[in-house]
Amino acid sequence: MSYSIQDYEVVCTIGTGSYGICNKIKRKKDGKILLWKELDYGGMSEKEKTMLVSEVNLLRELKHKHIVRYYDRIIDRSTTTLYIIMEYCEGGDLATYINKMKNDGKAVDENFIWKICYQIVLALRECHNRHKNGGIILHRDLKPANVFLDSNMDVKLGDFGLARMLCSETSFAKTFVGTPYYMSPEQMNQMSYNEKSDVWSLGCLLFELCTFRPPFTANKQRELALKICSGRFPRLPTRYSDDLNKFISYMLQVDQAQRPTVEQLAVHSLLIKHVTPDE
Ligand SMILES: CN(C)CCCNS(=O)(=O)c1cccc(Nc2nc(OCC3CCCCC3)c3[nH]cnc3n2)c1
Repeated sequence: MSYSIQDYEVVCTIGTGSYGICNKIKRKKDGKILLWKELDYGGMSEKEKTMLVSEVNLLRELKHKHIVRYYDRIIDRSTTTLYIIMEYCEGGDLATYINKMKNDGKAVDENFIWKICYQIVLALRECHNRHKNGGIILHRDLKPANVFLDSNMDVKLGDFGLARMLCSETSFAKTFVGTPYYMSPEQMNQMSYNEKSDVWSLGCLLFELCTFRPPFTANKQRELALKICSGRFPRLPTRYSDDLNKFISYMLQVDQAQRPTVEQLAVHSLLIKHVTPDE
């Protein structure tokens, strides 16, 4: 059953992403709290609109406990606006969480980091397996701002390619907006983005959860590229175990062949030892 925007009431505006406004909404029929992201497709070519439709259809198929659930899409032709209705994550995003912990002078508990790691690995495995089953993989820009938390502080991986859904020229602009701290060595060498690039980004994200900064930082892109391709980064603060340090180093291997797949991570003894499989 497809709804219209009259079936929802706007609770508040959460913010604006690179694609448009993000509102917290309430479904009138049952009061369910959801969220919609608005995309103005007015400036899009026919090709871009076709791509948008296929990407939204892919979002609809991604059903997993650790992936933000897509509910519906509504097209308002009068304002050339596409509304993508999705699950609202009460805990906000990891970028906000990291900033708060940093400002409060608190360290993130190691058990929470293992849980976040495990749940993102499960979400990525779902995406990568879908790729194997012939589905087009959605471009994942894995970074703290795209990892959300629900009311139990469990992970909901979100914002697949949404930002990229905007017209192609802006995605060009998007690629060069902000410093690509999480860019993998292969991407720095203009090789293709692949599933092992997600593993690299996950390593960077976990490192940042421990230290409140990315493993590789620099003021200039050239310097950053050299650091990333060197693969040298500081050991975690001593409050974190050798297991965690080893596991993150395992993901941050410059040579993709050495770097594990998400499948290998999911069954790795170091991870299983530290999490209670919720599957
Ligand atoms: C970019 N961020 C640092 C801004 C603050 C980010 N946290 S927040 O906005 O305050 C906040 C507080 C409480 C709950 C939620 N829940 C939530 N947020 C989403 O996206 C946030 C949106 C992403 C694009 C930029 C604007 C914000 C969701 N997408 C799918 N489900 C979502 N659930 C968010």
